[in-house]
Amino acid sequence: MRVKICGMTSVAQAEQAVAAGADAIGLVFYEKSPRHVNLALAADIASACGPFVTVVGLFVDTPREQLDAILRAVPLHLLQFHGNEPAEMCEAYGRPYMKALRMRPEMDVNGALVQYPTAAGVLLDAYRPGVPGGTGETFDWERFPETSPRPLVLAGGLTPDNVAEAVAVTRCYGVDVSGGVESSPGVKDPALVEQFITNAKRG
Ligand SMILES: O=C(O)c1ccccc1NCC(=O)[C@H](O)[C@H](O)COP(=O)(O)O
Repeated sequence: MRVKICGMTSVAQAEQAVAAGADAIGLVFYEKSPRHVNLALAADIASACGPFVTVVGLFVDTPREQLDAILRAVPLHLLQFHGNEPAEMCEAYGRPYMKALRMRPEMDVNGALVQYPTAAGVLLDAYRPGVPGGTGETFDWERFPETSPRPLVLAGGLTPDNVAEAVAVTRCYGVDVSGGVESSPGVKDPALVEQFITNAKRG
């Protein structure tokens, strides 16, 4: 089980998550998020993670020039797209990418998955109208596909208390959490981060 802790806003938070066993950390480049980081801070956090941790950048319909500038400044291993980006746009940067799909009630999940054949993985997240991510809400895990052309990551409302069950029900490749390990938006709670990683890997 791989665990990504998303929405790092300080070097100390990232170092603690890595020490607790996080496989990946997320940096949010969406300005409306309480977890948004600027380029200098993002670069410091990325370089504090060490060579064996995947540093993921999160984008929501980010203009090409802006994303290019971020890539020049911050050593990102994986790009995570949370907007309406089609596969060609996700591929255009020549980096591994993960597409987030928000689980709208009427969405044909299998039909959506095949639209991203070049994705390193696909993240299935909760759907709340007008909120591209970090909702703190779960979706019905029974909708999680049993098989997929690409590795599937589960997100949305995960916490130390529900992550083991979520892993057991979905048999996902990995889990991604933000709000469920925070004491307030953008502030990770070290004890919750550690508990989450332990429970996810045990589940
Ligand atoms: O975390 C955010 O504020 C955010 C804002 C805009 C797009 C994506 C964002 N987060 C993406 C993530 O990978 C979160 O971990 C995922 O949406 C789950 O969030 P949560 O329900 O709070 O665990």
